[in-house]
Amino acid sequence: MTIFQFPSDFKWGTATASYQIEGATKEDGRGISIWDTFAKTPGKVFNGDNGDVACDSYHRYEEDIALMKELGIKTYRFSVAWPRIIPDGDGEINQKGLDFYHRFVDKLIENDIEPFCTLYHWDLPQALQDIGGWENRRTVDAFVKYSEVMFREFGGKIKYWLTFNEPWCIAFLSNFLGAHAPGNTDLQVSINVGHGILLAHGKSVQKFRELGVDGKIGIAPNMEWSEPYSKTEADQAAADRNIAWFADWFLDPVFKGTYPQIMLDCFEAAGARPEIQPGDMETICQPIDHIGLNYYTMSVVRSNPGGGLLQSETLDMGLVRTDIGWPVESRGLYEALHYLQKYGDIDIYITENGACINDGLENGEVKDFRRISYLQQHIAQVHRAINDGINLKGYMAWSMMDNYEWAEGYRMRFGLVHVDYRSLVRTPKESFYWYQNVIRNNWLETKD
Ligand SMILES: CCOCCOc1ccc(-c2cn(C[C@@H]3NC[C@@H](O)[C@H]3O)nn2)cc1
Repeated sequence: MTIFQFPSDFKWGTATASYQIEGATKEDGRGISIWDTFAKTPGKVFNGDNGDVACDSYHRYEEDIALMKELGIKTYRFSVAWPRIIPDGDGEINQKGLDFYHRFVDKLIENDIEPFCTLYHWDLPQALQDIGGWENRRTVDAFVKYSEVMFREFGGKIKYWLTFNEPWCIAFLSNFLGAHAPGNTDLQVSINVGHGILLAHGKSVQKFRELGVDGKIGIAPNMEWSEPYSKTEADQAAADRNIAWFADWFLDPVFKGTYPQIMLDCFEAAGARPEIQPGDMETICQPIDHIGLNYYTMSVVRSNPGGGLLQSETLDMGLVRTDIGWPVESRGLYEALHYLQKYGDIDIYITENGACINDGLENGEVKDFRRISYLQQHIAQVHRAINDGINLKGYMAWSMMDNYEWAEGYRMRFGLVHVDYRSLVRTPKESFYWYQNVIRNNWLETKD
């Protein structure tokens, strides 16, 4: 048996997001979001599932926090629903929305759980989408106004902030691939959206510094690590493009003030390019305190001139897959962490890592041993990276509980806690108790 001991101040946690767990979409003045609209558009979401009820965490958050306390987590990553705070995105502040998050954050702190807040986890107020969404600089300014409201209300109480969750999903999955809200399928639109959220990120960080908020702020990219099928230059370049699409396209502007040439060339070949105004890149390139890395899977790719935008194709290497179809390869997390060192010795949190394992309740238990195996492999890679000297400060398992998995609806389950969506009864899974032990010991045991 091998014991992997973690640093005494390592932040073990879990993560969720507002639209995926809260429900209460028409309560206490909440405005409509693009996901309310998208979910109710026929054909967009499996089974027509929507977030109207979800896990009903808007009403059951005390029960959820009691489970977090039992789990023993040190930090809990959640997101704030912008439509609860400013229902039409840019107008009046909704006090009932602020009151909810004060109750919620106070309860976390009362239970010695550090709140880790994501300002934007995809639920854009629909009224802003109606004027062009992130392509319109009025939306950028509205986000800065929303973030200022949050900084003034919660600054000091919340010490860890993220501006945007998974900019690749917001820009490309949602506006080029069309799989998520609002469902556009236009490359130029997706590049415009990406530029808009980077501007919003930079301006929000500037506001955070201007207000002198007692806390730290960063951004949470998702990385699908990629490796070349062969040692040829063409295959390596294909892997480089796949990685840069998720990471460098967003982190180069934030850390270097420039877009990566490898992707500018790629998009140019497809007839699209960022529309940069004077001063934009300086605005985006604001010093940040941490990166939140979301990692699930990796791919092996090879060059294919006819292979679409990235001129590459992904190969099936016969790896075990989770129930959502993603190959399991924890080594990609280790490689991704080393890759991020190009941006300097910045604090990194794993803000999402987890497995879609759809095991159900049997005699009141969920024996999700496949999830335990996934978490064990990935946490071992986390330890390996820390041992290499990488500034890895915490790990937040996705997700605290089963929840609304976007276009997959409720059929895909990522939770450490099972949710019965009819009764809303929560049941800790085997993985909950396994993770509870890792946290309690602050070490990982592997049988070898
Ligand atoms: C048209 C082709 O479309 C194929 C689907 O392509 C993807 C890619 C990536 C994802 C994806 C989902 N997640 C998990 C979430 N991260 C944030 C949190 O809210 C989790 O629910 N990460 N990446 C989904 C779909």
